[in-house]
Amino acid sequence: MANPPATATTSVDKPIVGSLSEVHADADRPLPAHPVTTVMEARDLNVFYGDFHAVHDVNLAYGRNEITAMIGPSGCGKSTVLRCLNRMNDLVTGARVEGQVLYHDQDIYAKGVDPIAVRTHIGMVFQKPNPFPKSIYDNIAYGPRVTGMKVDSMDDLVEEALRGAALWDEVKDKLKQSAYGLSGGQQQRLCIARTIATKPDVILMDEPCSALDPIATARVEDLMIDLRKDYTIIVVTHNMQQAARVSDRTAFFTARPDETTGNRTGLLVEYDLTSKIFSNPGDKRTEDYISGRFG
Ligand SMILES: Nc1ncnc2c1ncn2[C@@H]1O[C@H](COP(=O)(O)OP(=O)(O)OP(=O)(O)O)[C@@H](O)[C@H]1O
Repeated sequence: MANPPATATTSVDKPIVGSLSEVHADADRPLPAHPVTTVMEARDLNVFYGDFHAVHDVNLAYGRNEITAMIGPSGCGKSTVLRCLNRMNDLVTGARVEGQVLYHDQDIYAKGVDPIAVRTHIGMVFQKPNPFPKSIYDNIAYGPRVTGMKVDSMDDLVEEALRGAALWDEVKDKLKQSAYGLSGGQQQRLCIARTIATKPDVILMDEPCSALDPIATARVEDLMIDLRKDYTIIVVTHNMQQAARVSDRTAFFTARPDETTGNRTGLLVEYDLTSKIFSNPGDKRTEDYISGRFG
């Protein structure tokens, strides 16, 4: 798909609170109704924690160089689905995944696939900034070192990653200082720099701004829009304005209680262009949620 370059408009200029239908990110970036190039795809994805059926039959394709937001009420399985996309659920005791997750048409759950290798292609940024207790420089250099990446100049790679995460100018004179000395927003951008240092293809973000103030949030949102040129981004967010501001497409999930057990199983209700989801959703449950009538 020949995407136009990412918009130069910064989200700082956009209202943090406003009419959702006015602020959608794809307004000036017309996209086809369906992704032309799919990078990842969940097929008949079901997830269990022990006997608990947490996510039911999710089918969802993620387009290249697009930002896809996954939204929905608490407990509908957004983070569970996100963690399936780079096999982070392998690390959760009792979690079991059924179905397929295709990455460039290869099932990442197929026999013989190395989850560590998967995570070098599909990186993740977490809710709370989690820099290592190391210098700013070593936070970035760590991933390339442990994965044995061939690097001509580590200094250049560190600079490139920090520039890519719009942090270079703020830290270039203190690269040897502890990452803990940075503000929360800077730490989150450092974590994004750390993720892009290993040159992934896809970046998963789980509520990346929920621990940040509005200014730091706006900077991370600007960064996401900028990174979209080079990466495919999949973001879980509780913040509907954020989904509307940054994402090209939105997937709305909800949770349905089981009639006998009362357990709430997550499911995908609707997936569409963000502008459509926020202005003219196809499902009443989506409309109720985005208009604040439930959730
Ligand atoms: N490690 C776990 N063990 C058991 N159940 C879990 C585990 N992680 C999540 N769950 C359950 O799975 C369901 C989906 O959780 P998940 O965190 O994916 O939802 P979510 O939509 O991301 O929620 P939130 O918006 O509150 O973060 C919930 O009922 C949750 O309690």
